[in-house]
Amino acid sequence: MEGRSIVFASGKGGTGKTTTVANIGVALAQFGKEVILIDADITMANLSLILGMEDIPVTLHDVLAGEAELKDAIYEGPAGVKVIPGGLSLEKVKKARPERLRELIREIGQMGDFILIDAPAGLELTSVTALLIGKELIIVTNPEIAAITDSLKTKLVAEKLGTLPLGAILNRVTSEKTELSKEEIEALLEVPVMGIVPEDPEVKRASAYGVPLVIKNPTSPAAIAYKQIAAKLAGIRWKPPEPESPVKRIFKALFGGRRR
Ligand SMILES: Nc1ncnc2c1ncn2[C@@H]1O[C@H](COP(=O)(O)OP(=O)(O)OP(=O)(O)O)[C@@H](O)[C@H]1O
Repeated sequence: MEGRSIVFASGKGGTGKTTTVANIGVALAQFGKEVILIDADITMANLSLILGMEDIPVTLHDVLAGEAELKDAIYEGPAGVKVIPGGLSLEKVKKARPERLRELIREIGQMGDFILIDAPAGLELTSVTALLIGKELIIVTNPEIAAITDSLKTKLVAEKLGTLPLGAILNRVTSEKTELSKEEIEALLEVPVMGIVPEDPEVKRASAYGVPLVIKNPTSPAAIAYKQIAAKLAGIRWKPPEPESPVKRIFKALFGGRRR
């Protein structure tokens, strides 16, 4: 059976799209799903960096340039996710033919339950190509008017291309007064908000270590939000772990978890 192909797109750059794709992908794999992550961000290939996979000989760019086979560009990432990384060298970017992406996705679609595509920001040719290759769209945005306006443009283009908008993920939410509310964003984008990921300093820490947050710090607020979104996508019931009581922690420290 063909897997669900979902494009993660933003509009404005830097909303946290790549971080979101990496963590939701790994969380889906932790829930037992077969996941393939594709870095279609031809010019800013960051997905592999967040996953700690920078040392890779063959990338999507080699395949798009017709210089390598698809199977050679598929790597095993954290929690068993399969990753097709983008190239980091400018030479390879120049040679790549983004229009080949569509054929490739058809092939990749047979390999997993979820194919998550990290699309480039903006509405250049490569971004539009990425929007075309997924059947569904998730918008990753910040709760600010500039980001929402750009997201709306992306959503409209995706709809024209026949890609179904599933909803939006609000990332880096601080609940400051200047931020738009969930309801305002839903009214502007005309899609449901699928999850709210708070601003969380642990995100940057995990990224510096090259370990996805849902593995590095699974109880941090953003990790819990990513897992909740992944559970929703997978149709799984999942409740965040209860925070450990101080008494239990002391017992654990004293008796190694054996409570008498
Ligand atoms: N919830 C969060 N809390 C704190 N920092 C975050 C959060 N999400 C992302 N960031 C940080 O924001 C920065 C941008 O994230 P990321 O690279 O994922 O964005 P992007 O949208 O993929 O960027 P672009 O598409 O422009 O390449 C990174 O430094 C990342 O660590």
